[in-house]
Amino acid sequence: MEAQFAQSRLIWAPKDPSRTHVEGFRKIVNRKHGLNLKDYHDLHKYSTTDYTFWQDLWEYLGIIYSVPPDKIIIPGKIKEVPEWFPGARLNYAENILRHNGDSIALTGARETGQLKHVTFRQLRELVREMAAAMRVHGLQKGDRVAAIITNHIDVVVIAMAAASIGALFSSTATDMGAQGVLDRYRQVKPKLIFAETEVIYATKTIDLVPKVITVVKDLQNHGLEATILLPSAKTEREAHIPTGIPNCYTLRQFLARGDNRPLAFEQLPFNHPFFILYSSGTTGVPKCIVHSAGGLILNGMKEHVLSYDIGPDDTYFQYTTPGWMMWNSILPGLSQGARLIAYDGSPFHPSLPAFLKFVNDQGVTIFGTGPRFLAEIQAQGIDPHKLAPFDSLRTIMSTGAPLTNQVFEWAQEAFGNVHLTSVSGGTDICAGFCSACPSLPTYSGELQGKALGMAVEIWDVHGKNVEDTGTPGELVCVRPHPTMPVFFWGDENNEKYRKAYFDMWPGVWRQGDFIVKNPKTKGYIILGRSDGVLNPSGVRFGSAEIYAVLDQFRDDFDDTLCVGQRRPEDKDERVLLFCKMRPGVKFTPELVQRVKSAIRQALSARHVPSYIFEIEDIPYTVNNKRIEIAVKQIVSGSNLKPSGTVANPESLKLYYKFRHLEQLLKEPKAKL
Ligand SMILES: CC(=O)CC(=O)O
Repeated sequence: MEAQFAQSRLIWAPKDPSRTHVEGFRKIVNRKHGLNLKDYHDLHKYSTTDYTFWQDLWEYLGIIYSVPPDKIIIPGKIKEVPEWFPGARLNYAENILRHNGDSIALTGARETGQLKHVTFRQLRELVREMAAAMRVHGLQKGDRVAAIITNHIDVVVIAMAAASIGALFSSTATDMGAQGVLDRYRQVKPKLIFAETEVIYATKTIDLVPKVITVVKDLQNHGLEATILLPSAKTEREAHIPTGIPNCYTLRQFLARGDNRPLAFEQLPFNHPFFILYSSGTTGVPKCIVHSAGGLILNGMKEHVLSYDIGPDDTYFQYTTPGWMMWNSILPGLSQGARLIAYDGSPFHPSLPAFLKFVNDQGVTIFGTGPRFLAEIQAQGIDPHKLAPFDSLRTIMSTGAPLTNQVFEWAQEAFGNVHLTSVSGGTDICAGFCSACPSLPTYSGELQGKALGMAVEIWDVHGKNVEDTGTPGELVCVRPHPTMPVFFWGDENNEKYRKAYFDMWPGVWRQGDFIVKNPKTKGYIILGRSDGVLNPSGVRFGSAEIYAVLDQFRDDFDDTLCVGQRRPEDKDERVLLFCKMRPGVKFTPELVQRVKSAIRQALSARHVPSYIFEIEDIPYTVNNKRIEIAVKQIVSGSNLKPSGTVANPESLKLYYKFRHLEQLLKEPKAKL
């Protein structure tokens, strides 16, 4: 790892850490408990050794409740999942919608340039109207509301209305196929479904009605009571009701059924379930991960205030769809009076410069994006400051995949003095394990630090903590925190839940990420998924280490995928690297040699892939994550049936031929 650590450069440091919320919070904790926590690291230690931290947060963040908790934590029904704040009564939506003024709460933007602003007062009114219609329909606490929906204003209104009643909410993006939607919603059996009818993506108009008909006809056999069709995202005209779907309404018709009652917030236990998210199982039916309302509000507000320093003057724009946990995780920004931007469309249409100008023109202060987007700006040779001054931009947050050293450094340089930070967590916790730390410096290629309250450690295969030795290992979390899922839907004995996280070490959460801490900087580097760890001749390393070296071949490769191959007859694992070429670039033996020598030089001879192949396509999930595990299984001999989570399922077929390498290598020009 030494070579990798040597690349980490200090690229940003806070000008005045004492002005950050997290520093203010540290001082409050010190005063309150007579402690002497000196810095973020001390505060983190306190936050993961004393559960009082969560009570401190509750008070500091001003959680709205009607009944205070009896205690902070007691053991729960699932051994590993405690009950948080027993006795308390509160409501998620009441906490989110605490503002009622005339500043803008939400801006709905589309790639067509359409913009719609909604103030906090208007948002509450929209939620009131929606909740009234839901209650008249008969929606009750514990019922499920689902949506096939774009990232715009309606999805926030629907989710908050459901939360006000104590119903659960689940959303999928509009690009998910009917099977993918059904794999999810057949399990959770929504009473109501809201669906888009016409959307625009990358300038194409897409008619969603045939898919919606397929989905709702099926769900009617699984408890669906009503379908609400949303107006066209293109024309904003009301939808047409197709024939043959009983209990189908346009949005206007559904809202007209409401009885004008005031907005009421059901008072519920902290652990009351709210959002249902889904594992990204690329084969088989996804697991339905249920998060508690209390956990999401408390931890979500923690992230906004302490990790992003968010306040009423902020405009937070996270590029996401409602099918990715980032959508769920940004809503607590509203509780701080910040404006959120909900963007529907492609960031590349009409053009990447136009999208960047949009970020500037909207006065975005915190921009959430990912490594592929940043790398694309670089690849297109765009200098952001030639487009716009980005005067308001304070933080760029990257997530979804590791941000490599090279892109990190480029982005910092290109955007100037912004707090560029890479964070990592996931759907399983709807939060970050390693998060932005505005009071700490940033080193390129590294996550700044562990999120407060998250007892993250790095364990080797024997379950020994190797965090401070600079040795890579499994990211584990050794104490519970409030954003652990409360359960998986339909998982009667919690078997799937236990198997997903606690199979390896009972009572210790294994996230499935392969990670290392740089002992010098105290930053963290995600090296890949631990199931995808490469292990040729007993040397364990992550695919991210290879991708980081390949950044220098950005002009040659559009994308790459690195997996291990081990068939039953093989004694050892070998590493295969697949390269998708940029248009017009040839895959040549000379290029392959350059790649091998770059990897040898940057890492070691033992990291050099055994084989490097050209490939036409790289599989991705609908949430834009490279699919390594399924390809590893395919090239190692398994036959897989892709689920609706795979954005480009056809691409998986390209990899079957590589399981018969001996045969393939006999073919002319195959081996390089
Ligand atoms: C915060 C995250 O961890 C987001 C993701 O990678 O899905």
